[in-house]
Amino acid sequence: MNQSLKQQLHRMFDFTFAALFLVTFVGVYYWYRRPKNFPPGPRGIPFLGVIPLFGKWPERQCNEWKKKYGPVFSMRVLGREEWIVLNDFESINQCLVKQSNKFSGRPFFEALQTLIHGKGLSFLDYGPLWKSQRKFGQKIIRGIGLERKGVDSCVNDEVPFLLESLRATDGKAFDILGILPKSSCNVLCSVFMGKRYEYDDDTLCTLVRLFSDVFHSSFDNFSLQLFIFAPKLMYIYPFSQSYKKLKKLFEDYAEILNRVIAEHEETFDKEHPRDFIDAFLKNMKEGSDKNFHIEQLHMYIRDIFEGGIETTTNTLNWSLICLLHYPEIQTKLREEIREIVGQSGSVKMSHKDDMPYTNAFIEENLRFLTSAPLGFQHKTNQDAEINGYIIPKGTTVTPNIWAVQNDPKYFDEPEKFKPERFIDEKGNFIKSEHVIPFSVGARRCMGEHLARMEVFIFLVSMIQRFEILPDPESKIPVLNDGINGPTFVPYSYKLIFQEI
Ligand code: HEM
Repeated sequence: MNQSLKQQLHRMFDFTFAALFLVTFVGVYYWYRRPKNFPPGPRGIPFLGVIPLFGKWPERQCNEWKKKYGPVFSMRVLGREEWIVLNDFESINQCLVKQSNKFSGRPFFEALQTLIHGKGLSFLDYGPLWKSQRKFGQKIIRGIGLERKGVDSCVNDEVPFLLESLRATDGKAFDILGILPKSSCNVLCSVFMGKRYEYDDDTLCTLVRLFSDVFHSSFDNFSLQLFIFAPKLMYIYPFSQSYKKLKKLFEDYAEILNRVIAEHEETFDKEHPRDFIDAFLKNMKEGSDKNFHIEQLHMYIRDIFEGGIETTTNTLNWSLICLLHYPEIQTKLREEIREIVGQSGSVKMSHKDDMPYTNAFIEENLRFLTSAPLGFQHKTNQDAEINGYIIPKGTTVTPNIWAVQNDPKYFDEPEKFKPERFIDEKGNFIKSEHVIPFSVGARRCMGEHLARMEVFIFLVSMIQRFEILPDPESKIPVLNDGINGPTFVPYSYKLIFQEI
């Protein structure tokens, strides 16, 4: 090789080396750079972020990171996107309640937005549209301006049908998911559509399938969780299959709602709105608010069903599993129920204040089996400050509800199921501000009142009339394991209802 060629190769090598060094330096700088005064936290694996580190329990992993980084930390979810996780009650309260005007936005979830087109309620960003729609929904849930029975009657009226279906199991082992979601769905149908359905009615069965089944498939539940962190996965096999399923659910739902709306139109009387749909149509026909239109009505009711069926069913289901694990608690509950309500009397919300142990059991259930462990994601709609850190506008913020409800600072031996923790020495029920399954602040669950009513009335009615027993042929699900996604759901099992 002559001298000049050697020199040329040398120069080329030097140049390549320098370019590589520069690219690596810029890459590392870019990778480590965070906004000024931003909370510290794990960056995870380049491009993949922390997702591969989550394992099955993202909320528990976040609780571990809290020990290293403090209650407010950031984590890189994909590429360079940073999320803020709030891991104790104080920081959640500081952000979602005290600065609710800054922390009540919603991030843009591509998988869902391709289907809901910025309509509904739960995924609306903070602003005038969300405010007016939320105000409207809250009024309806309280029964204001409607010519129909109150929400509590909608729950009470469903009880005989629930009990009848349980009776029909005739002391044989069965899957409670064949019944409970139908009861929960019917309560929502009564409040929002003004009608309930028989338990074998096709419409009811389809609605339950649409809003419940996806959470009970481990893979689909996992995919939905992944789409929140990594939306592009919805286009990639096998996750694209879950997205396709979701899309089909939307189409089936639209078909049912079109039919129900058409029935309302036929008998509509603007002077006498009977339910949510009538009240919505009235606003639509008056035309003073352009945000009341058919697509919005579809997506609003969809959000209600999505928010209300699975969560309430799940809470009741975990309660029943607790009763199987702790028969002595079941006996104690039944004693209190029979003393206050009687052996066959109808359960009323007015009984609740006289039933401290039942209240304590429900509260412990809501604490111990956090339905939505990482809550629902929020977004800052202005620059904000927390614990001396700056959170820029547009940042995704998630409350770790599981971490609060399992924090030894507030709960002695949080890993144990102990309803007594909510009873004082005089035997009174003491509610804890640290039990926050419905979240807190402006965006807290809109159905909390209805859900609490349903859980109390359904549960008490079931324990009053039936002894709830394990199926000797199947295993009772353990309390600290299940399908973990946007909601924490028990594995399928069977149980026995023995009439007493
Ligand atoms: C035990 C049952 C329930 C639990 C544990 C639960 C939990 C939650 C949670 C954690 C949120 C997110 C709050 C936030 O963004 O910080 C939420 C929102 C919501 N829930 Fe529930 N929920 C339950 C029942 C219901 C019911 C029965 C309804 C139907 C009326 C409902 C309707 C909604 C709606 C519409 C939202 C969105 C509110 C908004 O974005 O403004 N939920 N729920």
